Amino acid sequence: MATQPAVRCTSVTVHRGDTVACDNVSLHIDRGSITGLFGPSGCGKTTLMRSIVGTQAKVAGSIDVLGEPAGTATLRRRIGYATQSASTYADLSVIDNVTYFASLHGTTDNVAETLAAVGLAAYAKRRVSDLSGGQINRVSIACALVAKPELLILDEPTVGLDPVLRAELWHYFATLAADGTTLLVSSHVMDEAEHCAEMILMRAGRVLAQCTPADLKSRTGKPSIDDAFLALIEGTAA
Ligand SMILES: Nc1ncnc2c1ncn2[C@@H]1O[C@H](COP(=O)(O)OP(=O)(O)OP(=O)(O)O)[C@@H](O)[C@H]1O
Repeated sequence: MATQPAVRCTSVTVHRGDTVACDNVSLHIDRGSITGLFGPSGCGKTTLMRSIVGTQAKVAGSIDVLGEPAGTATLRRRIGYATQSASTYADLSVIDNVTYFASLHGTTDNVAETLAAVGLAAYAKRRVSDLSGGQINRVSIACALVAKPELLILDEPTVGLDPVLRAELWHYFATLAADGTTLLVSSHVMDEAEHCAEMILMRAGRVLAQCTPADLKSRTGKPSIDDAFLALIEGTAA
């Protein structure tokens, strides 16, 4: 029997104000792999992630997460979520922030490893208020990663990072996936799709495609993911 996906969304629709932020979205996210969520600003990526995490109000349709309905209290310990705006305690040090989030999950074993993975080992003792914006974002990512949850949902984690850190972070995500973690990672940098086993392409609240990066390129006859996405939007796919 095939393994159940980590996440299954069926006919998910979310209205936010006058906007249909998610419009009849159906998709699955495989366990132990990286799924990239791509699409232009405002297409509904964050809303979909919030719906999966269980923090979005008024979600129509159904979402199963790790075998339970999205939002079930017992899922809280099994999901790590890093929002676009960093959620950290500015008056605490980097290591105290990450240790605090780790201890909420009952283990502080991975604190040093996680700080190294996000490139903050040298800043461990520094107060978050004395960091740059990009460094603060990385503290927030570390807080989501540190307990090694079964499902990690990361909203644009690489935004504002230099290419070396970006590559290192994707490498770390790959090691997590190899260990069995499921990752849903949003980005609007299409090149980052190359790090993903599967990509979900959204536009105006709808899922345009869910496929591998290689499939998207061959389906559209385009050599780059950027061009393939444009071809898909313009309906010029070969
Ligand atoms: N609180 C809100 N009230 C009303 N409309 C909202 C609200 N939050 C988001 N929206 C609208 O819902 C749509 C989807 O927003 P969402 O944040 O999910 O997009 P996104 O793809 O994550 O964008 P970005 O890449 O810029 O973060 C947008 O049109 C946005 O303007």
